[in-house]
Amino acid sequence: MTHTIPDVIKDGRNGDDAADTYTYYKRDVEMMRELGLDAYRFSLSWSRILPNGLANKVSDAGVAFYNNYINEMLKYNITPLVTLYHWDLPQQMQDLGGFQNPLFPRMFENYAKVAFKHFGDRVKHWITFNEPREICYEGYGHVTKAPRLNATGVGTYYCAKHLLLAHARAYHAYNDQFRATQGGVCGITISVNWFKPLTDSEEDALAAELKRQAEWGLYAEPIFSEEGGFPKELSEIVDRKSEEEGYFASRLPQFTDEEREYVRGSSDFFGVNHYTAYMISANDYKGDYVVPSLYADIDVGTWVPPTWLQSASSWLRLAPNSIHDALSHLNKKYNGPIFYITENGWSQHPDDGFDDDSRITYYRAALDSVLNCLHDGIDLRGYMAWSLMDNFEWMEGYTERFGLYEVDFASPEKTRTPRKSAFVYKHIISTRTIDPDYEPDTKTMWIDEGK
Ligand SMILES: C[C@H]1O[C@@H](Oc2ccc([N+](=O)[O-])cc2)[C@H](O)[C@@H](O)[C@H]1O
Repeated sequence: MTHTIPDVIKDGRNGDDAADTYTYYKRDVEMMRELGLDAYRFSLSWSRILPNGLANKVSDAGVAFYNNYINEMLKYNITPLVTLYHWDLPQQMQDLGGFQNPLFPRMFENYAKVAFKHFGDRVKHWITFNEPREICYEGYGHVTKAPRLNATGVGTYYCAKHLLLAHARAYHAYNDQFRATQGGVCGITISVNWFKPLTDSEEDALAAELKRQAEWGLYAEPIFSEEGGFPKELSEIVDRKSEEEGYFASRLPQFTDEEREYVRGSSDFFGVNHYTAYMISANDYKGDYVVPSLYADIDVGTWVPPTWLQSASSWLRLAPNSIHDALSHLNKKYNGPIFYITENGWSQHPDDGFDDDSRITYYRAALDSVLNCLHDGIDLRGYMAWSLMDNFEWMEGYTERFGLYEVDFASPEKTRTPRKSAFVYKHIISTRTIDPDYEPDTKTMWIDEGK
């Protein structure tokens, strides 16, 4: 997409080399050591390992690269958390319909097995998919992410069903064929922002619940709820509207009983990408929907207090204690699962420089909210900042920077330089305290001996 329709990327650029970890992975691991990280999450590129997407042809060079990268981390006792799919589908899989193809789950299972086979002796934490919502809603129900299919009223739902079956197939393959010898865990990462009723009214409470079901319940409920299957209220609305609109069957394709059981419970942990919160209203701030879609189905309004600190990303503001709000809710709803926060972070503009005080403010607030979760006994096993370094930020190109380290994309070696937030983050995780007055000496970064 970046090559065929570059105009849809904010700065018209692409991710062909981006931060180029393929070349500079040793520097990346050095940065992990500088920060004092004991775990790092990254994703595999399906097409780097299987160039045509199918499991019959494995790229030796691709496998060798990931072996080197994983081994370099392990050499310094950094635990790799590996995501199988973070939005980069092999072109041939997309040409076959991508997540709309009912055979997609089989193709994904085969890819997952190749990954388990080659890396599972050392990788013990697997994440099947990053952010089903962003894959299915933004890519198949809207035009805000590749492949920009916007399949009116059905794209998000077809994708959701196939993605969940694909996830479950990978999970069961791991369980049945690899877990006994490799001894790891396999889960999924879902983007869970917090959605709060705008007022105390019952209407707004229902609106917020519908929004939660649409944004993450659609993917979490089938896996983590006791009953399995898609969320009840959302299903009822889509069924009713589909009938009114003259469809012969609901636009939301339900699971068969067998499928529902197969997906239910298919995750050893709940990976959460959390960034922000929104206020939800039943009557105000609503969109104007002319064709069927997930958002037209729920038909609720969204508002954000302008007093919340704004990042460089339109969708990202600092919402007070929202990690705790979101995790407390999930913890209760899904009976205390194991959690990992697999992403959480803050963007700035490329020219904002190295004194990234708003990022520091965000991380201090976020980690405080993490401590509130631990204090409440939530089984939160890990926290991963997004991100170690600047990257190709999808449709925003290089116009939004999330890195603790700046990447100079124009330099021949993609030079990485720590921002002030990197020093503060290092201080927080090494001292396990959040000191609002800590002012780092940012002249030189260093590696603590013995780590
Ligand atoms: C910045 C990272 O965000 C992750 O994706 C998103 C995108 C949008 C929202 N949102 O709340 O609107 C949340 C998360 C993504 O996984 C990562 O690659 C980065 O883009």
